Amino acid sequence: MTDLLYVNGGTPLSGEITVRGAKNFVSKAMVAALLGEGPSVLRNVPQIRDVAVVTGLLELHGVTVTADDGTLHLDPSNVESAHVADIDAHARSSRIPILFCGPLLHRLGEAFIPDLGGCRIGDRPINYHLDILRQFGAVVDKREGGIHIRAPRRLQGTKIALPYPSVGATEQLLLTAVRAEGLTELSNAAIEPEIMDLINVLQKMGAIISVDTDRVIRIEGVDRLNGFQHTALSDRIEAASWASAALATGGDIYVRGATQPEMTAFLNTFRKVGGEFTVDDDGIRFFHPGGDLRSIVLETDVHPGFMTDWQQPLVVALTQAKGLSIVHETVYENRFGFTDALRGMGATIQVYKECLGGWPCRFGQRNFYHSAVISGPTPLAAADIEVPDLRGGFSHLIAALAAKGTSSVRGISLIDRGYEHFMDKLGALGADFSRD
Ligand SMILES: CC(=O)N[C@H]1[C@@H](OP(=O)(O)OP(=O)(O)OC[C@H]2O[C@@H](n3ccc(=O)[nH]c3=O)[C@H](O)[C@@H]2O)O[C@H](CO)[C@@H](O)[C@@H]1O
Ligand SMILES: C=C(OP(=O)(O)O)C(=O)O
Repeated sequence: MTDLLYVNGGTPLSGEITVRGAKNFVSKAMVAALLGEGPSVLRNVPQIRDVAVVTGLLELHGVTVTADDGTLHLDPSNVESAHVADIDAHARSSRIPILFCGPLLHRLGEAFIPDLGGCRIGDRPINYHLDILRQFGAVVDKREGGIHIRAPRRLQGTKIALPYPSVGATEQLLLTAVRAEGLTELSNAAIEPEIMDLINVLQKMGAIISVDTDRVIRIEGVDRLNGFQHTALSDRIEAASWASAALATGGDIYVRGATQPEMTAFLNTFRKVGGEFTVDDDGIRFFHPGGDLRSIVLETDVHPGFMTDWQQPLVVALTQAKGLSIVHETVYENRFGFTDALRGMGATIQVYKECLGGWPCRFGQRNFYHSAVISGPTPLAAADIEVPDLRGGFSHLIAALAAKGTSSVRGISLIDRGYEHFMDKLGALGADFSRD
């Protein structure tokens, strides 16, 4: 089977789908299992490629991982004796390998971390990660194909302020500080719900972590941690992606598993655009109530703001809103490349280097096209599209579903990295497509 999907668009998506645990949490909780002396159990795990990649990396380091219908059993008892070979095979497959640093330094005193993958939506440097590790006392050497890192003695707690509330760097600090000697304080920390759930996991394992309201996290290092049992929080990015698909196609989707508290900023925006939703104990129904959608001014931000990963799917719905919408992307400098394909389908979208519609951000006065102006509504026409990255790819899929005619979408396996069984879900929602 090729990596190509033919999508016959123009039909509203309607029906029910289920989202399971968050991609951006599950992979980190799996790494946390490396810190425990006993086995861990993680529930509500989706079958996505990022989980398979982290499973492969953990197994390489001697962790036994068994999967049973959405439950992972992770046993790290053999990590010390593992023979790590062929780590290069895991290079460029996701961003998670960098988070192995702290746990491996505590267990083995050294590690080789292959070059990272993940979506190409900006430069995505790892300077904050390396600064953090060095401040704990680790020695980092750049090598061909990755970095070698070692801890000449036990890592020491430290005081760090992040230049920007990076999700990954905050997780790096947490996974390192919990077993470092003494106190660690992080200012300007990221506080995304997925990070809070990682803190829940670490606390279950025996860590002592407090989170203040002003983005300050304090950790008292402990000598040993146990395994954990935990049910992953739900994937708010996948939920918002299906919500945007409902809006763009004029449909009605019940997302079982979607939760309100982690989606407040998205739900406010969804309502301002003219979408409607109802929340119950098991999920959220997202629907287009008929009539015109409204244009908006939107800025992506760190939590509790409107998250950047929600931006790309929503932009497709904004092509169907009446008037001029402005979207200012402040998290990544290069996350509008996916709009080229939308323009090719008939959307009117201009991108700008200026910080439009909000506060000046880190990317202003530089060479980054990080603001977009979308003029709508414009009917979308079928086209031949190539998936550029995970969210951009899902956005293209939504555009193809909203467009009249048959589009070909190439490179759809990229979407498997973060959307569980997305083709089954499309089928359940009445989409008309076939795989080549
Ligand atoms: C696997 C995972 O959880 N991915 C998420 C995580 O990515 P990730 O953890 O990579 O994102 P970060 O929050 O670290 O990145 C935010 C910004 O900080 C910059 N930065 C980051 C680290 C660093 O060492 N130096 C640096 O300059 C990045 O280039 C980016 O501009 O959070 C992002 C922001 O919510 C989400 O879009 C991603 O889906
Ligand atoms: C940017 C994303 O993921 P990653 O950090 O894994 O590339 C995403 O999930 O949209």
